[in-house]
Amino acid sequence: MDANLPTATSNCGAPNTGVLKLDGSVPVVEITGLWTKFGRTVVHQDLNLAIQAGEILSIVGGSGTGKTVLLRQMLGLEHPARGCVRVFGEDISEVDAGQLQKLRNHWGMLFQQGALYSALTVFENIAQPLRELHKIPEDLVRDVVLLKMNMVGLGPEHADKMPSDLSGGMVKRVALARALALEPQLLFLDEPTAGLDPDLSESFVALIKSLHRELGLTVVMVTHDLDTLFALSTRIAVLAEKHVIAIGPTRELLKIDHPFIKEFFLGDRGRRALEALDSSPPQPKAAPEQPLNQH
Ligand SMILES: Nc1ncnc2c1ncn2[C@@H]1O[C@H](COP(=O)(O)OP(=O)(O)OP(=O)(O)O)[C@@H](O)[C@H]1O
Repeated sequence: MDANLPTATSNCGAPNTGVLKLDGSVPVVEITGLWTKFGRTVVHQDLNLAIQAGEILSIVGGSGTGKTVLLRQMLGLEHPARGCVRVFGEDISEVDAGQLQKLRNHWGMLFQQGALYSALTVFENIAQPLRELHKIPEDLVRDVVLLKMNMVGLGPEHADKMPSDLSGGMVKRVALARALALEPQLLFLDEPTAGLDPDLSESFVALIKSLHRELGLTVVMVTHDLDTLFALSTRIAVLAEKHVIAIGPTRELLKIDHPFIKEFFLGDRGRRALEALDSSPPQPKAAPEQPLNQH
């Protein structure tokens, strides 16, 4: 294909049905033939990626390889120059505002800095997605917010605090409670442990792991933190040369002879993180072991 490909519209083939497929009968996210261009710069070139229900899929790649842009395309915040992005079976670039809102009700997003509303209390921040639905009675909103706070390890005594009164770890927990407010099937995590010290980071990873298991979530994560990456991922997609060059469980990726993979996984930091993983107690598998795909 020509790298100077003209901008084209979505390429999913079949039109949207208006019915979200939430039963795992199709990949939760399916990206095919995706091209992203900014001016003359091609960021993604014929990129393919399928994310299955129940997995924790992490996207890694060097700086500027387009991980954030890819996440934003899955959220419908940006559209590719060409190619198809389906979420729960629907072409995200073809949905109207109503359908996009319907999709949003089935996913949660944890932004890197938490992105809490600074003028709202902890309670109000977590209540906000519930109130946007305009149909939940206030006493139910209260129960759900307190339940979500409990779920992320925050007692009710924190409900009236302002974001500025919270530690970095608490901000992440509030943001996670808000992302889970509508009981989504799909959770997007952008650098979930960035800015946390090692102890807080470890306890946040343990929280995500237990919520993933208990709630049966599908998780899509972008992280540079190797400890977080190895501790959480059921599969890792490696972005290089403008597309996904390999996807599979950590141990399988290590077998691939590619300069980025060697440097990223088997450099000093990678080796230390893998040793830490090997010395930690085994965890129950959250999703069936997946084979390796190399492209
Ligand atoms: N709105 C935009 N306009 C122009 N260029 C953009 C825009 N958004 C992203 N880019 C470019 O696209 C490329 C991919 O950006 P992106 O932020 O997705 O990379 P990344 O893999 O997340 O990088 P990092 O690991 O450093 O965060 C970069 O070269 C970036 O400068």
